[in-house]
Amino acid sequence: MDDQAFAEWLATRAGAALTGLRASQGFADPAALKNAGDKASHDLMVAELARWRPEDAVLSEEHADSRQAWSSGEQPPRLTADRVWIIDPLDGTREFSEEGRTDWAVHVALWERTAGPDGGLTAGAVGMPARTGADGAPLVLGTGLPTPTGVDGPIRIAVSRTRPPAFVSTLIEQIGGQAVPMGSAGVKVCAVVTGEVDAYVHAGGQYEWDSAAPVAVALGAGMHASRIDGSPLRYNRTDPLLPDLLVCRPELAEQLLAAIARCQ
Ligand SMILES: Nc1ncnc2c1ncn2[C@@H]1O[C@H](COP(=O)(O)O)[C@@H](OP(=O)(O)O)[C@H]1O
Ligand SMILES: [Mg+2]
Repeated sequence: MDDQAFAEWLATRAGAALTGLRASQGFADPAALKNAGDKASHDLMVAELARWRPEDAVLSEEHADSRQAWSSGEQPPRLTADRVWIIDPLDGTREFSEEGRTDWAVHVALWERTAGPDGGLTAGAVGMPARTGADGAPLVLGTGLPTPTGVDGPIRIAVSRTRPPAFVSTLIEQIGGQAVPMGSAGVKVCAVVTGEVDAYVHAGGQYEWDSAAPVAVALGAGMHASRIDGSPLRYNRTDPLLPDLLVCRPELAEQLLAAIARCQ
C-alpha cells in the first residue's frame, strides 16, 4: 500500500474504533468518553504504524512529551528522521463527547525531509467518522480532491465554536463575511475543501497535529494554506506549537491576509 492509501486506511480504522466506542460507552460521562477516545485511537494508530511503517518516526498529540519544545541537546527521534507521521488521533475531542455532533475527526499526515528545504507534507487523510460520503461509508478525505468552484455571496469563514480568534468579528465586519462556527480543525479545513465554506481562520493556539493532515488535504485540492502573516506552515519543528493558520480558496488569499493584518 502506498503512503497515501495507508494514511486513508489508518484514518478509517481509527474512525471505526471511535464510532464503536461512542456506541458502547455512551455520553453520560463526557470526560471519560474523551479520555477513552484519545487513548483508543492513539493506541490503535501507533500499533499499526509500528507494524506497517516500523522505520518511521511518529508525532502524536497523545504522546506524553508531544508538546515539548526541544532544546538542541536533547532530541526525540522525529527530529533526525527522514519520515515522520504527524497524527491527531481525535481532533474535536469536545465534540466527540457530545451526542449528535459530527464535527470531530481523525488526522494522519506524513512529513518527509526530502520534500523541500524544510521538509514537507507528502500524504494526508482526514477521517470524519460520523459523516458519510456519497457511497454511504464514513467520510475520509485524501489529497486527490478537485478544487470546488466558488460561489457568489458573502465570504463564509469557518471558526472554532469555542475558541475563535479575538479579531474574527472585526474581520467579518471588514470583509462583509459570515462566521460559520464548528468544531475540529480537520472538519473546518475539509469544509473549505468541499466548498461548504470559503475559508478557515484560526489564531491563539494550535499544534502541528491539529493542522498537518488537513493542510495536506487542502494543498492537494489546490487551496491556499499559510500562517496568518502569509508565511509558510512548517512541520516537524523542535517546537510543535503552530498557533495560527489561514486555509482558503486560492483567489481569496491576498484579500484575507491583508484584512487579517489590518484587524490585528
Ligand atoms: N487556543 C488553543 N490552544 C491550543 N489548542 C487549540 C486552541 N484552539 C484550538 N485548539 C485545538 O485545535 C483543535 C480544533 O479546535 P476547535 O474545535 O476549537 O477549532 C482542537 O484539537 P483537539 O480536539 O485535538 O484537542 C483544539 O484543542
Ligand atoms: Mg486536534
